[in-house]
Amino acid sequence: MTEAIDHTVRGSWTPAGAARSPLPAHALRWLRARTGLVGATTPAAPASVLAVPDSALPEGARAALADVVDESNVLLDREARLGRTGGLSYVDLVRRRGGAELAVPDAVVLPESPTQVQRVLEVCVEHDVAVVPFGGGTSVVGGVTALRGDKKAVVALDLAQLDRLVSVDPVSRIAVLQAGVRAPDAERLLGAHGLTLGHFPQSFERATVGGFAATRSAGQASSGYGRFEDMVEGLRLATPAGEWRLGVAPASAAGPDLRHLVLGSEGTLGVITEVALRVRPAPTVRRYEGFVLDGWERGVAAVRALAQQRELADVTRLSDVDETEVSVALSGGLRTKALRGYLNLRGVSRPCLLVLGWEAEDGRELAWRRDAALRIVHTFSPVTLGSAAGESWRHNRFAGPRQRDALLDVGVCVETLETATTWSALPALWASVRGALVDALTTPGRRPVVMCHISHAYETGASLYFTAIAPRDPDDPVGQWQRAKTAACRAIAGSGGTPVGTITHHHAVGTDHRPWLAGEIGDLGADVLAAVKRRLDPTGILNPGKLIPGPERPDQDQPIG
Ligand SMILES: Cc1cc2nc3c(=O)[nH]c(=O)nc-3n(C[C@H](O)[C@H](O)[C@H](O)COP(=O)(O)OP(=O)(O)OC[C@H]3O[C@@H](n4cnc5c(N)ncnc54)[C@H](O)[C@@H]3O)c2cc1C
Repeated sequence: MTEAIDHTVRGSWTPAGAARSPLPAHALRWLRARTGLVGATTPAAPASVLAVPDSALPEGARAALADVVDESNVLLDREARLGRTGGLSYVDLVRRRGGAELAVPDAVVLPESPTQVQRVLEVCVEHDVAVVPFGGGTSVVGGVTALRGDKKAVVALDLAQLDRLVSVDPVSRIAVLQAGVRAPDAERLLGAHGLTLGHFPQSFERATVGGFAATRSAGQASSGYGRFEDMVEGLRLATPAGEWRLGVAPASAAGPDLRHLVLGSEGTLGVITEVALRVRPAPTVRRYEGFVLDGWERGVAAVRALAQQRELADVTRLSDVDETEVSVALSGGLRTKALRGYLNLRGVSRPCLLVLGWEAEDGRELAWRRDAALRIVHTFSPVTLGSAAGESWRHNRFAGPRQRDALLDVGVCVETLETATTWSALPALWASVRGALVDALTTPGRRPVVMCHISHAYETGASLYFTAIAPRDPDDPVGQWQRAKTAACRAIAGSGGTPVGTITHHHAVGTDHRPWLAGEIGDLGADVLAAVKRRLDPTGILNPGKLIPGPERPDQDQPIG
């Protein structure tokens, strides 16, 4: 059994949680000064005191599932069930710290093959049991919350044992991976063939190939390697209506591309068991560099120029003034002082950090692409920080989440949200979402830090990724964030029926964005999704309460305070 199967009540990242990543003293001092944080210790409740209801899985269903996957792969114990209770959003973490009621699955089922997954679904239809497909469990939108809908019980279908590289076609550069393969294992398995997937989301260390496909994930190097959906050549899907295989050629005019019904379907239409992926030769050279541009507007213009002249670096990431200030403040001590002094000297009053990273098969290719990009960047008068700044970002690129437990321990509310829009709408959307978060999280004695970056750019627009940090409301931590999130979603949804941006660029819909989806795809779009669901999952066992819009809609006029 892999470590993923053994996970118990999860901290924000590793089972060891905060112990692995304490908060440096200078970071705590900065938080106190900047936000009014008191810094009182608010430790998580021990797992032993969390309320876990008895399993409601009927004995007949348990026995039938055990027939398919073996007794040892149907887990009813408290630890296993708690371990698959929700994902990794701030609200999930607060709930697991004893802050609110938990939706605990009645059992965890661990199939070992695509055939077993298919048979598990048949058993669950027969016994009226809901199924929540569970990959790495890193969803931040409620995608793996164990909701049972109108079913008798709900099981978490943990795909951790579907962990094989099925085949590699080096000529076509296609690899088939089982859905439960986690990203680091995918890189290891492909690396043995000199290949890479090039998909590096911040959740890299835990998330799975099936989860990426089910949520249309975007990695940090999406400008170079593409979003995950761009890599998917084919899919194997288990559904209550039977197995469905999609994708036979690199391009096709055989009607609408039905792979795109499965990509982003978030476990509501079927369980992805295998994914055929476009892979690339592993890079042999890398170069990451940092620049500072004076002002967000100038930074945005630089990234737009790179995108529209098709010279984006593989990693292209621009922080706004607040995010840059946080990075500088948290680098600590002399480094902070030296950098502030240097930028002052260069006359930069509103520093915005731009990280560019190139990965290539050889030095000549890298030099050629870098030169072309830098010719563009230099027209925006950057201050060059060199490769130390770029490498420091690369080195720490998966580190942020490890500190969430430590932040929660000192009474912080910390969460992220994201959207995307066109270049022409981007400045206004950035200002309105930022303003909505600041307003919603500001109360007497509490001042939030709201920061943003662009990390996925396209010729026509870009994503905006916000992080909000505020002293936690100890009496209503969940409500505090939900009000802020609603305010931000309203800014994104716009007024008058035309959304200003997408409700999600890569985090997916889950439970959290579900009320907003029909506003983006229209009522007809919502009906089409529901009709597809009825065909593939007629009794509605698959991931109830996620993605597919229900009758409820956000009330635009209702006050949020
Ligand atoms: C700290 C942090 C950083 C993150 N950074 C990024 C980022 O940079 N880019 C990004 O895109 N996302 C990011 N995410 C969000 C998350 O990691 C992605 O949504 C990821 O794609 C989920 O993969 P997973 O294997 O963990 O899926 P899970 O969380 O297990 O599941 C996600 C959804 O997909 C469904 N699902 C999972 N596996 C399958 C399957 N085999 N078949 C059908 N449905 C399935 C689940 O039911 C659920 O609805 C981040 C999350 C965290 C906590």
